Amino acid sequence: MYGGCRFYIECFGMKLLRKRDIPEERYTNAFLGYRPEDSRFVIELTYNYGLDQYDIGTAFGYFGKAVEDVAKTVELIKVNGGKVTREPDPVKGGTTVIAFVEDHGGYKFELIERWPAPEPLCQVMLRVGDLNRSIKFYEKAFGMELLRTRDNPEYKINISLDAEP
Ligand SMILES: C[C@@H](O)C(=O)SC[C@H](NC(=O)CC[C@H](N)C(=O)O)C(=O)NCC(=O)O
Ligand SMILES: [Zn+2]
Repeated sequence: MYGGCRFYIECFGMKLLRKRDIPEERYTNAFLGYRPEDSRFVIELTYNYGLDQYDIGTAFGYFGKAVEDVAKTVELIKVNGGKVTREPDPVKGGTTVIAFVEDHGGYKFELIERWPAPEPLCQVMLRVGDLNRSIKFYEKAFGMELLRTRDNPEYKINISLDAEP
């Protein structure tokens, strides 16, 4: 468990906010973030006793993490045993410098060079089969607002961004 936490602490500058061990249910979880979880997005890592491998699947895209210097963070990731799957460079079709990295469990993070960032852990990318149906769901069920869409026909993608109003 601590190995997983160490990556987030050393590479992303997060704090271990709390850990809870539930032996009768055979799991431990750890909450990591930048500020108390009652006001900010946190990552909840769950360790199920004896399980050290998971299939993340292809629908989960990645977490977006705003950083001041993508290249510097990539070096930290390499030093701390993380994996870099796409070196720092402007995003294809755009100008924002991004990189893609993975933690030890294979969870993917897009490092986005955007600073200052009041909420460094800033977005999550989910692949969906029906964009309009999903936009409607997040608007109606979660009260989110469609901020913008980005159509990249040359890359055959359409991205939409929702957020709390
Ligand atoms: C807008 C910015 O936050 C982005 O993240 S776009 C990044 C871009 N995304 C895609 O290409 C999505 C489609 C892809 N087939 C998928 O399912 O992930 C991306 O990953 N660009 C690659 C690059 O090297 O720039
Ligand atoms: Zn993205």
